[in-house]
Amino acid sequence: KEKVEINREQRALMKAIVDAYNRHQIPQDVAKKLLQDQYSPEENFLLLTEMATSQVQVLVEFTKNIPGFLSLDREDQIALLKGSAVEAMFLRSAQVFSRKMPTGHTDVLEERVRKSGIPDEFMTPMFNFYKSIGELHMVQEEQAILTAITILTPDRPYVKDPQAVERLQETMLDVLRKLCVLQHPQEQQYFARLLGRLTELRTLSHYHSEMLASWRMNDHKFTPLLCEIWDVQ
Ligand SMILES: O=C(c1ccccc1)c1ccc(-c2nc3ccccc3n2[C@H](C(=O)NC2CCCCC2)C2CCCCC2)cc1
Repeated sequence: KEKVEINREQRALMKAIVDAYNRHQIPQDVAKKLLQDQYSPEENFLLLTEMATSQVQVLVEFTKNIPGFLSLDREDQIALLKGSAVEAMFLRSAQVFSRKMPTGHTDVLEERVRKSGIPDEFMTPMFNFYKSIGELHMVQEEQAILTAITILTPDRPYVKDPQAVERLQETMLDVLRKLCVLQHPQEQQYFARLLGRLTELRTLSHYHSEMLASWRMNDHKFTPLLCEIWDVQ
């Protein structure tokens, strides 16, 4: 059995990413809001666009703190952010949903999300994803590094130098692999299961563009930032 250890450089990298991940939290807690009150579909859509808009701003700040990201080609930096924003939103939503809450709160939260006005055909894949993330019981280091790995996906549209992105992503993947072995020694395949969630996440974000199309017919307003990121309007 190989002795797995995180070297000093990897520990520094992990600290930088976790600090950035914790520093750039969503300003107000959407779960608390949803647990407090039942909203109309219009109010929920507004809440969603507000949360998603502030999450994109938070994502940009977090991404700037990923070591090496700012040395990538600037247009590639934009392409990576644009290509990962929806996935990062669902990953963060899954983490919000899977957070330890007092008994019964998760059921109420699930009910509120199910009744929020989002078309039904989208609910099953979305909650399957949320529950599969919850079952992993990720520690915050794993959540932060998994988000960084999602952002540093080399095969996003319009990336000119995928090799440079791949080098950064591989550094993160190596740290995550070691972390998984150290945090979940009993589960041999934990790291593989974690990466499998990223495949599920990409599928979910494909639904998302179709979701937007259906929403567009109902002529909902998006913020300028979301128009940019979500390719709408
Ligand atoms: O399908 C979605 C979508 C989004 C945009 C276009 C098309 C589809 C789409 C996207 C997120 C969620 C979603 N799943 C959640 C799980 C738990 C708690 C809240 C959740 N939300 C939404 C939310 O605010 N998410 C935040 C979380 C922090 C990071 C930014 C996002 C609310 C918004 C109020 C109404 C009910 C859901 C649910 C659905």
